[in-house]
Amino acid sequence: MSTNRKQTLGEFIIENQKSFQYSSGELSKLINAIRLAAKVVNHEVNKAGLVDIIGTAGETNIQGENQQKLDVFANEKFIQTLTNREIVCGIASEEEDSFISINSSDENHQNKYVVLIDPLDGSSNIDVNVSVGTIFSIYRRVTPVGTPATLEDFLQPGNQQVAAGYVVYGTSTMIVYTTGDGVNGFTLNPALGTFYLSHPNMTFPETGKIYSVNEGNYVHFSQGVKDFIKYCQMEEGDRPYTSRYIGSLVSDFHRNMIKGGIYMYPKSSVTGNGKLRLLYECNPMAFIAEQANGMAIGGKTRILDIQPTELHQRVPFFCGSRKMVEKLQEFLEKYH
Ligand SMILES: O=P(O)(O)OC[C@H]1O[C@](O)(COP(=O)(O)O)[C@@H](O)[C@@H]1O
Ligand SMILES: [Mg+2]
Ligand SMILES: [Mg+2]
Repeated sequence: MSTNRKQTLGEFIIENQKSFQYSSGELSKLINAIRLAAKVVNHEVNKAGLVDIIGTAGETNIQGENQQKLDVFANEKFIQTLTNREIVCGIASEEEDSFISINSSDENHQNKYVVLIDPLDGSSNIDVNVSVGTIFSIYRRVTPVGTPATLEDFLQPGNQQVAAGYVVYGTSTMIVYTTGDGVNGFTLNPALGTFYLSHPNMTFPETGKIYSVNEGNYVHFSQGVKDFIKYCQMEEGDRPYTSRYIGSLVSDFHRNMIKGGIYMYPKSSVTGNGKLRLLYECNPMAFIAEQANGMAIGGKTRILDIQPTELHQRVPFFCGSRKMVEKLQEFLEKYH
């Protein structure tokens, strides 16, 4: 490979398969399936507005949210691609009430993995041409191979993830993922339909000057969160920080990982435990954050140590540059 040609995602997957602790090629096939589905969804996202893919689908999901047509499209494409490739024994999705158990056509299938996905993240931004994403989390099953997957396979703490990642459909389309050996980002060359390693070994700067939170909910936040936001806004030292909030978790996280910053979706007096879902939003982003020297907490607890109890449970989420999350923790602890 000539030195200045960037490695493709396909080449990277094969090369790094060897360093993966459970390397049997299955996880590589799984990442490849996600790559394929991401390209199909990207194609549709890029022509949102031209084709009948914007607006609501007329259904609500188990969380009572109006499903957008692109939520439904992305959900179908990821489930289809993963099912057709016969590499997982179960899939859970934001857009599905319960998990889907995948029985392979070959009775002695060895499918060892379950996938949890947020097929389209940042749904409120679809119709207004603002970047959106897809989030995925992968676990080895805990129930015996060859038997149908059970809820137990999905309700594993985040520290058991074997891989996690996201796709950001923005000014360019990227896949960013980890298999527990650092974080790498790949940008799609739309002309060639190929993802290239554009961001090797991504890491959060230790601190930053960006804070991301929906300040419209400020009055409902706990005193600790309010004090931290005021701290970010104070004229002192390297502050005030800049407020940036896209309203798509993937895009806000991606920017903060590159520039340094903190994303917050706190619990509030109106939304109880906040809005973000532990299993297919917070856990995968927390795994990536930690693999990139960042930090992710739910308040007192490390996100990855939370024992899940429900498929669609929500948790408060604070994630980003280590020094900024530690500073927030100081403010939260003042009121515990
Ligand atoms: O509009 P709010 O309340 O600030 O919420 C925005 C947050 O909700 C989300 O859109 C939730 O994700 P979905 O779009 O997948 O439901 C996040 O991407 C985003 O950070
Ligand atoms: Mg989401
Ligand atoms: Mg979603």
